[in-house]
This record gives sequence, C-alpha cells and structure tokens, in this order.
Amino acid sequence: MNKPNTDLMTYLSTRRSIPSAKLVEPAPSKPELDRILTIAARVPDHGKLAPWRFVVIAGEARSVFVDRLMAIWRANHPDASAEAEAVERGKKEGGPLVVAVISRTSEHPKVPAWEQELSAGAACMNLLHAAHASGYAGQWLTGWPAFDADVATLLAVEANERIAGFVYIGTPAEPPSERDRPDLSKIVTEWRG
Ligand SMILES: Cc1cc2nc3c(=O)[nH]c(=O)nc-3n(C[C@H](O)[C@H](O)[C@H](O)COP(=O)(O)O)c2cc1C
Repeated sequence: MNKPNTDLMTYLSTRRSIPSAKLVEPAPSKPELDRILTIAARVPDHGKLAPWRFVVIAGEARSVFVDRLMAIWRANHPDASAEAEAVERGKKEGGPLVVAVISRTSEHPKVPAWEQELSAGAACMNLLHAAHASGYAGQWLTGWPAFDADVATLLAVEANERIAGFVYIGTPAEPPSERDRPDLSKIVTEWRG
C-alpha cells in the first residue's frame, strides 16, 4: 500500500472552487499551463480515445473572447438594459485564463458516448486539481455559452463535440467561504444483496 499522503487528503477533503469573479492575475505561465493540461489529460479514458480537447483562452485573446461572447449575448437580448449587460460582462470577465474543455465523442463498439463524456468531466476535475496543485485556483462553469450554437462556432466545436465546461483559472483574490456538502447518509447506501 502507498504511504498515506496527508497533505493530499487535507486538500481533497477541504477543496473549494473560487468564484471566477475572484480569480485575478497572475495566471499560470505557458510551462505551468502545459503541465496543468498534461495532468488534465491524465484521466481514465476507456479505449484510449482521448475524448476531450482543450481550448486555451489567455492573454490578449481573453478580452477578445469576452467581447465576442457579449456580441452574441446582445444579439440574444436585444432589449437588455445597460446594467444587465454590465452584469453579464462582469461574469464573463472573471479569471485571467480560461480553458474550454471540449468533450468529443466517437462511435465505438465497446465505449458508449456516455463513458466518453464522463471522461471529459474527469478532465475538467483534474484540470481544477492541477491548477490548485500549481498554486492557482479555478472554477468550472458552463452557463449559456456552453449551450450556444454561436459560441460553439466561435470555438470551432464540431458536430460530435460539446462544451463540457469553461474552467476559469487564476490566483484567488480572497479565500473561499465554505459551502455545505451533502451528508454521507443521504448519498451512501450499502448494498447487502
Ligand atoms: C458541469 C458543471 C457546470 C457548472 N456550471 C456552473 C455555472 O454555470 N455557474 C455556477 O455558478 N456554477 C457552476 N458549476 C458549479 C461550480 O463549478 C462549483 O461547483 C461551485 O462554484 C461550488 O464550488 P465547489 O467546487 O467548491 O463545490 C458547475 C459545475 C459543473 C460540474
């Protein structure tokens, strides 16, 4: 048996996402991000299909992406007030770096699409853990952009792909508050035959 890693257990049992609005510079450097993405890709993957890919939105492209999202949002909300638009922009501006995790399924005789999609979810979670282990923090968000056809076009999402999430990564501006977690008695049962 491996020696218990108490630091890791403490992290895993207390981890929290940091809301994207509270993620600020610095963001991971290119080598740090490469390492983070390498870890994100090291997830259970039945059939070695790599049923996910990552689109990094960082640096100058980060604000261009927000502008493009807001153009789509405005087209879908032609009557929105300036205040509502500012609120929406504020949400999208959170976090200095975003990784769009794209789930990519293909027909396979033994690996149903569901399993491939679960693997993409695992990649999102590993991405958060890797960001944290590298000294950063993150939050996994979908929101309307994950389900919008124009955003899919913007990210060159293909017919067999879906956006699994936008993982916002940066440095926490403040420590997170705690969040209630489900009671084990509500989520665990023991099968006794
Ligand atoms: C697939 C997925 C999509 C999510 N999308 C959103 C979202 O759009 N907005 C939001 O506030 N939280 C969203 N969340 C929840 C956050 O990622 C996160 O769980 C929450 O902020 C609480 O943080 P925690 O990781 O400490 O539980 C999503 C979670 C998952 C798994």
